[in-house]
Amino acid sequence: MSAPALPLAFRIGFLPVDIWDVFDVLIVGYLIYWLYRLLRGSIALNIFVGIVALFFSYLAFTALGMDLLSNILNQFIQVGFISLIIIFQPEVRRFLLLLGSSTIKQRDSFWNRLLGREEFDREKAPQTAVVRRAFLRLARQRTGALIVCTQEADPSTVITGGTELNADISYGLLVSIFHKESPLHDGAVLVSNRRIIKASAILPVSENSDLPAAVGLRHRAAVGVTEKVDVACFIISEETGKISFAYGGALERGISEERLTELLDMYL
Ligand SMILES: Nc1ncnc2c1ncn2[C@@H]1O[C@H](COP(=O)(O)OP(=O)(O)OP(=O)(O)O)[C@@H](O)[C@H]1O
Repeated sequence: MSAPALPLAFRIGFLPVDIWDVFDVLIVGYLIYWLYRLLRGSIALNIFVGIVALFFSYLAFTALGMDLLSNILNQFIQVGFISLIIIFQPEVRRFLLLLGSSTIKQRDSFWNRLLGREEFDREKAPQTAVVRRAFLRLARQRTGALIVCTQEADPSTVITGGTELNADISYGLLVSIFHKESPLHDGAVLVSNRRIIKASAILPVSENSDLPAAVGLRHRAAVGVTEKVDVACFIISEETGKISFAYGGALERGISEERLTELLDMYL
């Protein structure tokens, strides 16, 4: 069923424009803007620009009646949607991950508010304080650290190696793991629902070219793991003692103590 005919909004030269055309252009513009934000900094942006160039070349060759060229390009365009999903698999995955996790978080906070579920947070509070104290000590001492926190997601396919601990979180344990003399200090600690699952784990490193050049491997690994799976990552820089936070492929550098508390409350 076609949309009901509405009066013309205006004309551009000979082109009649109605309200549906205006919505059409606004929605497509918004989608392209989000696509650009999602792809910015990754090599997928270059591929995307290449595909757009290919599409416009096809339109131009067809309009000019250059049949052979337009037929060849048409073959590429035919496989369009499926090949786009294959090429942009990491980006599509990241997009769905962010969409899904923000929807779940919104839904959870709605139900928690509705049912007055405050106990869960109160139960979390002592551990948040313990982890916060450990992070601040590590930062003060300029001891490098990398901690991945997961609540729902199972990151075992992307986080490899390490030593299984499966221990309750404690100030002493966290500080000892990252002590420079500790055999477990190299790599990341994985925390799941406020238990230390493993230490010395290896994370996938991000290839995002948008990250500042000064960002080293520890920070890139934090960004990398959050690009692939719904986890949050805290980083303590050995060089500067600053605490940073990565989530959904984005890096927040040098967070304040207040922000640290807020993030631990949300993601620990
Ligand atoms: N893929 C990885 N997975 C887990 N840990 C890693 C990974 N890559 C590096 N690290 C950790 O980061 C340390 C090296 O950090 P590097 O100095 O390169 O990074 P950085 O981001 O500059 O951090 P800093 O500010 O602490 O120096 C390694 O010793 C190791 O413990």
